[in-house]
Amino acid sequence: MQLIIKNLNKQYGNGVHALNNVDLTIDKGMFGLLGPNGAGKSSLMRTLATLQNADSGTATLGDIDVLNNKDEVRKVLGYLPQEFGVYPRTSATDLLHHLAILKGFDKSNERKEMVNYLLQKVNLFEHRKKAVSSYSGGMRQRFGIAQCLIGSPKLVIVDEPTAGLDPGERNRFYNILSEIGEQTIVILSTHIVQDVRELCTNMAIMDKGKVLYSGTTDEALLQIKDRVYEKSVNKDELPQYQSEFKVISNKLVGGKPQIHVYSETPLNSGFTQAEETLEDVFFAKLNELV
Ligand SMILES: Nc1ncnc2c1ncn2[C@@H]1O[C@H](COP(=O)(O)OP(=O)(O)OP(=O)(O)O)[C@@H](O)[C@H]1O
Repeated sequence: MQLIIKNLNKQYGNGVHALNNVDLTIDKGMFGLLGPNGAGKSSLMRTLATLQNADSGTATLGDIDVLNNKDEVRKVLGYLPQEFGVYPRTSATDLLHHLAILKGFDKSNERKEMVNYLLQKVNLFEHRKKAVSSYSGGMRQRFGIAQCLIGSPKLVIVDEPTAGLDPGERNRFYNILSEIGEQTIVILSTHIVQDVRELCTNMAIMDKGKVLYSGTTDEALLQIKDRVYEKSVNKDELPQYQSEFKVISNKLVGGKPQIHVYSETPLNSGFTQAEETLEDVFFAKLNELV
């Protein structure tokens, strides 16, 4: 099954063009949608999750018309929104039962089996009787995944899921997601490059409503291969470097700015060639250097 998005457009009342002719083809597996704040990721995710309408364009999931056949999409969709809203004082087990009933699982034996399976899958079985409102951030996100998976969805959308998770929880979350990605289409929307690097073979980079790159992570890296140089500089030299070179990014390393520069010809004068990273591709695309 494929998700095919063509010429998708969305302009809000305030004039912001949040989706600008978005074209994407997404296969089974983990797909990373990378973009800075305001890029349009949530607008795209909400549209695919049938929560808002696009102005024009098409999206099809297998033979389902996503934009016009919302009920059919909802039957095969798992969605973990950026903000899950209020967490009730209900136990995880009871809440999953409740959500499963809403999704039409009315046979209590089957439902019980599914709820227990999901709790085990996200490593919350031993905490199943605790109120979801008492869960830590990571446990909440894992609960979010469990509710996403009710009814074996064919399309799973997770919007910025790892923000605020500590490294241990993030790893646990990654493992669960990549297991899901073996069977279904999973779209992971994030501004965290590491999420995409670790989990996804296919990805897109979005900014200001436009898709700047779509393809494999490896092909993305090839676009800047052997053309990234780095150098530690003084803070007051930064503007000069920025005007003379194609600066991809600058960040502090040990309190001193380290710049990454894109160059098609070898650079001397203190620059050393750096191994290109997905973060370099991300910033090079955002800064329109490649
Ligand atoms: N309901 C809305 N009304 C008006 N403008 C909106 C609305 N929702 C989003 N926007 C604007 O549309 C643009 C895209 O926002 P969106 O939330 O889709 O981006 P994002 O990539 O998900 O960013 P973030 O990571 O900050 O959520 C932004 O400029 C945002 O301010």
